[in-house]
Amino acid sequence: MTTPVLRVESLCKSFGGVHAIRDLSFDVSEAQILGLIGPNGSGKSTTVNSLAGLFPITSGAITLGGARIDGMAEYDRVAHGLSRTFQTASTFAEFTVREHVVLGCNVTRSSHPLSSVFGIGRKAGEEEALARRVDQILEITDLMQVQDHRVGTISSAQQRFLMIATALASNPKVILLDEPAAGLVSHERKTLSDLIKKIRDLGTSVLVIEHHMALIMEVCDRIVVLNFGQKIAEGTPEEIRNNPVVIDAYLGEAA
Ligand SMILES: Nc1ncnc2c1ncn2[C@@H]1O[C@H](COP(=O)(O)OP(=O)(O)OP(=O)(O)O)[C@@H](O)[C@H]1O
Repeated sequence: MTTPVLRVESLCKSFGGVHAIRDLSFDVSEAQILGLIGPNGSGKSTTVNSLAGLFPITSGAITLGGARIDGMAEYDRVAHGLSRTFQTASTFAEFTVREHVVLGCNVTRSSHPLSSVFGIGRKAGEEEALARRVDQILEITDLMQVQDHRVGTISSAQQRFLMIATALASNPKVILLDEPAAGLVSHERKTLSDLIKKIRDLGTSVLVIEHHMALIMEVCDRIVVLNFGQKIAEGTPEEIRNNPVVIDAYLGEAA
């Protein structure tokens, strides 16, 4: 039995009279890639936003590494080990790629947040460890060769990888990837699927929302399927691909 690092229990989220999520439960295990799929409006973004703390949940429990996080503010959840990316690239154009990743590291360190960028208030040894960590992240996200470029000048695909790099910088237990393949072409999707597997192999669990089914089926260890805010199936990619309920609600015959 694998240990759940993230546990979602009986999650409900309503917006006024709209029940966006109803009684949703699932686990993300250590070093596992879990896919969350479903038709438009089925509640995927609401689930991710509930986990990340964008708004209060209506009821249920979210546990990360054994600690309840559903009452915590967004930044506290990041400090506890839950980080995320967004559907559209949200980056700071004037920073260099390296500075951008360094800023993401600050949630887990004790020096002044801008010490690495402006060279103030450094603690012995901390900067060296930080530099090694940033190097590793730039390496696995394929951004090393543009580390000194301004974020506003890199390609849109590189900006999407930078969002993942910045989310990794806080050393999360779980990273939430919200439609990471949006706008990527075939060879960039291959780089992305390699990256997602590397993240898992380095020990961070991944929860990925994605409409690109080939990518989901290739990278995921398990998949949860939503429809009308409820879980309609959970299983391996093979089980999901052949599940008649999922084919009927979402995949169609082509999957
Ligand atoms: N802030 C909000 N206020 C009111 N209703 C909302 C809000 N956010 C989401 N909803 C509703 O909740 C339901 C689930 O939406 P959600 O965006 O989570 O679905 P989704 O699966 O992510 O869809 P998509 O694949 O199109 O991004 C929908 O009926 C949506 O209209």
